[in-house]
Amino acid sequence: MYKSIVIGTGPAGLTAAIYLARANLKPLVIEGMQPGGQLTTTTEVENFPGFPQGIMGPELMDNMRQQAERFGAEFKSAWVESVDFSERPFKVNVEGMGQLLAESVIISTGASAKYLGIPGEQENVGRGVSTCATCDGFFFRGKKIIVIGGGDSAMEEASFLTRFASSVTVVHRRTELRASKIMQDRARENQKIEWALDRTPLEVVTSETGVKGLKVRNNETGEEELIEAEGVFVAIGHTPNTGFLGGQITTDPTGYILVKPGTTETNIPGVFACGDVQDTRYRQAITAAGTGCMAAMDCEKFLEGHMVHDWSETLNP
Ligand SMILES: Cc1cc2nc3c(=O)[nH]c(=O)nc-3n(C[C@H](O)[C@H](O)[C@H](O)COP(=O)(O)OP(=O)(O)OC[C@H]3O[C@@H](n4cnc5c(N)ncnc54)[C@H](O)[C@@H]3O)c2cc1C
Repeated sequence: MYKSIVIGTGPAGLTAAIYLARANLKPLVIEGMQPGGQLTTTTEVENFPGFPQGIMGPELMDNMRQQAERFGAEFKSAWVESVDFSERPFKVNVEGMGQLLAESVIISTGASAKYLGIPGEQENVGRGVSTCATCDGFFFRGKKIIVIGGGDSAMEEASFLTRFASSVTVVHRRTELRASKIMQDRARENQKIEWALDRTPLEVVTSETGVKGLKVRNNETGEEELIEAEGVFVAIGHTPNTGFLGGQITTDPTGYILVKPGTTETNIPGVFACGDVQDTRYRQAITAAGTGCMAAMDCEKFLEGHMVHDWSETLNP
């Protein structure tokens, strides 16, 4: 039985853990398959405040973890298979640990960027392949960039990247874009954006110096072409990690958790959500950390006078 279980150890979960631990709530933090979250897959993080020279993603996450541990957060290297939020205490089923009980739960399981699964893609993430223009655009000043995708976020990323790139080529499998008219119009008016529509991406091509371009098939002619670029941004959407909730928490149609505006409260009192798992818009480490702090404070407030277990008998009430 725990006063609070935090699910996920990205910036959101670890910030929540720091705050809960400092409030003496001794949270259990379940790390999942990616301890430290998405930032462990990147190199330099240059936009997290407090690090004027930047910091490596894994180091930043390790610092956050140590900070939470220092105040008494307990960590388990396992993942949550399912939950039962029908009554309190909540039940959290953890792989290899069985069923844990909790007075409150904070969900900070993030959202995973979708990839195409083509050769050269995964092995070059962080070395020319990216899924985050805000994070990595700065590294491609004066260079050619490709953005793959035809939705609103692809248009937004392409427009944003023209601030740095010498040119941005949008590659999309179909002739028609899925993006809203206003986003398309904005992109089409941008002189730095070129279009490679009706092209199927086949392979991210590299040389000794890094990414060289994207091999595509022209769907009309069937011919293969190489579009040259030093950066390839995959902008085909994200999948929020909410499958294990079994539909007990209200989400939008794409699976992102819906929280009461201005808070981290979900539809179930005592269950809170923070970070990318409830954020379709910003998806940054600092916003994840910010909502992690909010979740811990919302959780603390909820637990005041709402405990179902008698903690007076325990050594650490
Ligand atoms: C390559 C890359 C580079 C980036 N660079 C930057 C940058 O420079 N600056 C910036 O601000 N942002 C950057 N971002 C975005 C940033 O990483 C995310 O916005 C941030 O990590 C979101 O934090 P989070 O805590 O919500 O979730 P995540 O970091 O996604 O962490 C999710 C956590 O949940 C756990 N989890 C998932 N499912 C389960 C489960 N069933 N049971 C238990 N645990 C589970 C995972 O193991 C993980 O620990 C980058 C992202 C990527 C992919």
